[in-house]
Amino acid sequence: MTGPRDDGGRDNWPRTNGARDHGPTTNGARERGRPGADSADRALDDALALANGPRPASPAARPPSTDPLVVALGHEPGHRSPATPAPRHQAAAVSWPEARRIARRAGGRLDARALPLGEDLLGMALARDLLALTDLPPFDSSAMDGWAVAGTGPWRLKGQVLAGQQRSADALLSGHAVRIATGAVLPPGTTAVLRSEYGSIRRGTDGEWLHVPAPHPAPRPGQEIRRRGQECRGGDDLLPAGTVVTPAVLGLAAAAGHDELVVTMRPRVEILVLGDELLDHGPPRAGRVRDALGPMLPPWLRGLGADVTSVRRLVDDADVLRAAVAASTADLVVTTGGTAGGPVDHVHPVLAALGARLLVDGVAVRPGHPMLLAELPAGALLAGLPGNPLAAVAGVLTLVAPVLRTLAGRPVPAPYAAPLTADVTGHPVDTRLVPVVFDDESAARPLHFTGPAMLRGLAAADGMAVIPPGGARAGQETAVLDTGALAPAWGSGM
Ligand SMILES: Nc1nc2c(c(=O)[nH]1)N[C@H]1C(S)=C(S)[C@@H](COP(=O)(O)OP(=O)(O)OC[C@H]3O[C@@H](n4cnc5c(N)ncnc54)[C@H](O)[C@@H]3O)O[C@H]1N2
Ligand code: MOO
Repeated sequence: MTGPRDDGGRDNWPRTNGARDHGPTTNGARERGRPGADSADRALDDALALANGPRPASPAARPPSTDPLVVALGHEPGHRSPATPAPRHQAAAVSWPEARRIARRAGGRLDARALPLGEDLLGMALARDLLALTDLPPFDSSAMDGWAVAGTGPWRLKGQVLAGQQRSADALLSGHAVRIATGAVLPPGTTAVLRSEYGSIRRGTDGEWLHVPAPHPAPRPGQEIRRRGQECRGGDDLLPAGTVVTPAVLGLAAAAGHDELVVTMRPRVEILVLGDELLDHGPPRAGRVRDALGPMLPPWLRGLGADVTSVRRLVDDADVLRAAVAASTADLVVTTGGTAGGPVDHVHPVLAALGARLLVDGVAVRPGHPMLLAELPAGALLAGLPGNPLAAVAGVLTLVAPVLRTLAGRPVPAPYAAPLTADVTGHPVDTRLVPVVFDDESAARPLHFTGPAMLRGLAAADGMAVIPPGGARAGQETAVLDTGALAPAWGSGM
């Protein structure tokens, strides 16, 4: 893996073609149950992903007729009969990088607030630089358990200083030592600390004496001493505004003396899952399928810093949808399903009826091309994700993540680039997002089961590779958006 680079600069990403170990063509342990999966299987997945009405490609961009994709489709994927009308969104579809840019600029940063230091802040972004309230370490202290010594030995030993005890007013005189614990304040006059395993004590009639038996060297001046201000001085800028609060940030802020942090509020998100055909329990039956997005989207969006205020399943009814959107007080409404032109696809008509402004209406990306982004009359945003589950995830990566990032005050993260282990068939005109898993050398291995309605590839994936129009070759560096278990939680690559 290499990185970082800006997600807006697709054309600047490196395109190396160096030979690599292409690895196995199946998904191995990460995608079980199909030991015989091969390139024909991949071609079928690709066909499913690409089959839904690609716009005409330039002849040069079309894959050769030997391409397995063409075999699976039975025709050139870029070809459409002139008699077939283009689906509505295709007229206005924007490129994938442009869609991400529009989404990033669609909203403004939410208000900042000072909140108590604690786990509730995880995933929020600092609204101000984090300044040190103190020197760190705050005082000269011992780095080891042992003895604080002054001058050269042997030293007359007397007393002890423990961590947490106040600094003694008595200076350590030259030739004297005091037992000391790690982290304890050094007595004035200390020239070094001798760690306990290097010293030995002899008892004489005149008291206890500390020696350094061979072969240990006498401590050098300053040895094992943590000097005040080594890490920072009071007022130093420890972290810039925009830093996402992680466990380590909580720890540093506490060490530097903070009881609260000024953070940008979490974007409040309401999720509306559309579809009469959706079940919330049990196996699919009687023409109906399980809702895969209701369980998947809330934790994902929380990982991106959102406060998911509600998840509602709505029937396919324009009035119901209109009322739900109009009543929402969320910063971002996310709908799933109903974005295409089917008889019960109500998202476009409802947005029109509400007077919403479409910022993105279709994106040149597979899967997910009917996704949309709109501004509601009161200023909130609405992301309309396609109903096919992997297409909905593409919508999260393309529109929702950049919107949330801006609202939550996070900086543009550094996407990863990784070389592909195998050629990946491209769409002639559109970007493809393809689930990949990183191999032992951090190269991205494309997975199977990547059709728009499938989650099997994604569930085994570390990320989604961004395949430019026309495809990508084995060895080529390709951007990868994190989708792995924990990655979105801290916002990398998204
Ligand atoms: N004439 C055209 N039809 C379609 C096009 C097109 O360009 N022209 N695009 C296809 C593509 S690609 C997609 S993606 C879908 C998008 O459709 P919608 O956003 O309107 O979604 P639905 O029709 O409501 O559902 C599509 C599909 O997904 C299933 N689904 C919906 N919600 C869920 C859920 N929460 N969990 C699991 N599965 C869900 C639904 O049952 C459908 O099978 O349009 C194509 N059609
Ligand atoms: O294939 Mo559709 O591209 O959006 O799921």
